[in-house]
Amino acid sequence: MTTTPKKTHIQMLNEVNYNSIEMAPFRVVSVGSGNWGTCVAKIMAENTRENPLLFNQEVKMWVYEEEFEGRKLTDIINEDHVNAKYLPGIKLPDNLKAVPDLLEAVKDCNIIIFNIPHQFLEGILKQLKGNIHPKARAISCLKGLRVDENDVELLSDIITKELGIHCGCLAGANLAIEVANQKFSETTIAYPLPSDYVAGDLDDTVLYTLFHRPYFHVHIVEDISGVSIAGALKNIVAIGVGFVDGLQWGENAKASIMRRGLLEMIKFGELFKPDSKVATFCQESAGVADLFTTCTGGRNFKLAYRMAQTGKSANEIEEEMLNGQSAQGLITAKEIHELVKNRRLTDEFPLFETIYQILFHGVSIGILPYMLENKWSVSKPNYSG
Ligand SMILES: NC(=O)C1=CN([C@@H]2O[C@H](COP(=O)(O)OP(=O)(O)OC[C@H]3O[C@@H](n4cnc5c(N)ncnc54)[C@H](O)[C@@H]3O)[C@@H](O)[C@H]2O)C=CC1
Ligand SMILES: O=C(CO)COP(=O)(O)O
Repeated sequence: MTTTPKKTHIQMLNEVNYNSIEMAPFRVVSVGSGNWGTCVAKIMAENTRENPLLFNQEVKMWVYEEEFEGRKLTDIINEDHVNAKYLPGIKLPDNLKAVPDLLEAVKDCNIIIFNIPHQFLEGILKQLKGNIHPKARAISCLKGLRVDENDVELLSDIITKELGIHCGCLAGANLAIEVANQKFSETTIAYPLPSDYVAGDLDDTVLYTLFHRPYFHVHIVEDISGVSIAGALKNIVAIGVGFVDGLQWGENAKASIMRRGLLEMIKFGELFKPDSKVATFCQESAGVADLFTTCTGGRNFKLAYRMAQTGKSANEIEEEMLNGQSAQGLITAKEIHELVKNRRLTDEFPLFETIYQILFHGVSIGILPYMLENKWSVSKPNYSG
């Protein structure tokens, strides 16, 4: 039996007849309005305004409604054009519209950008099921994975499974406050074209036009597994780097944790998503660059630094320091621990496992060098305390 070879990305793009564009002007919604959610929505609103033939100018942003300083957050965003709680001090374009009702926000939108802390994804997808544009396409900007006892799923795959829409992902070395202040950075978008791709559909050109700015450079790839895994796991590594920096062990120690972390990220890809490419981890912004930036200036790093300096718990510091924002590495460390324990793979991930033990079982940060010497295994409790 002969099978038709799958067309490459480039072949499909070359066949597009741009005279038969069906989906433009695209209508864009951001599901999420936190620190990064608001920043990405701002970028998209800047670009939709400059490209009125391709996009409806208004970008909607679903806001989990709350009161801030006596006013509704949506009112603050729509009247003052600033997200005073999650991205203070940054002027937002007036074509960015905050919407408190999730279904109202996504109504008629054929590009849905997901950008929320990953613990809230499941609840949001339940509400969206059956209530979105049937031909919508999606991009996930979340940095996380869904892990059950024995396996791991990409969040973009969960979105596809729950909503029946194709979904790519965006990740990179992108501290929100720097991007919001239009300081230069790069990002990676993984968007393999869907099998039901039609002319005029969301493609590399549309994605580039929606996200690229002079200060925010976009590189589009196909390796959705590599981009997703790197984005999720570097948050755990950043906690390790925060620990050793908090104890002032110096630059060499931080570099060691990053090196070991990168190896474990790649190993995780090999074992759980063999289609992930080592090149993505080593060459893309979503790989080593994001690892570096999160390990030097991210919330996960800062939280762990403060834990090491004060001896307080992760939850205490998150509450004190982050004002409603979330350090995803805490959740991801726990999720990965459960998975690798159930799969009897703990020994393959000594750094991730040690960070988990420090975070949740009071193990001393001093254990880390033993782990680096491979003298420690999780079954030896005598190094704790
Ligand atoms: N902040 C950053 O610099 C970057 C973050 N990311 C990733 O982007 C994703 C989104 O992060 P941020 O926008 O920074 O979020 P954030 O950390 O600012 O989280 C706060 C958001 O969660 C919402 N929220 C609180 N309770 C909720 C609930 N019960 N249901 C739904 N939403 C609720 C809040 O309204 C707020 O919008 C995460 O996966 C993060 O790892 C990626 C790149 C940079
Ligand atoms: O992903 C990030 C930068 O690319 C942000 O990391 P934090 O969530 O640790 O702040």
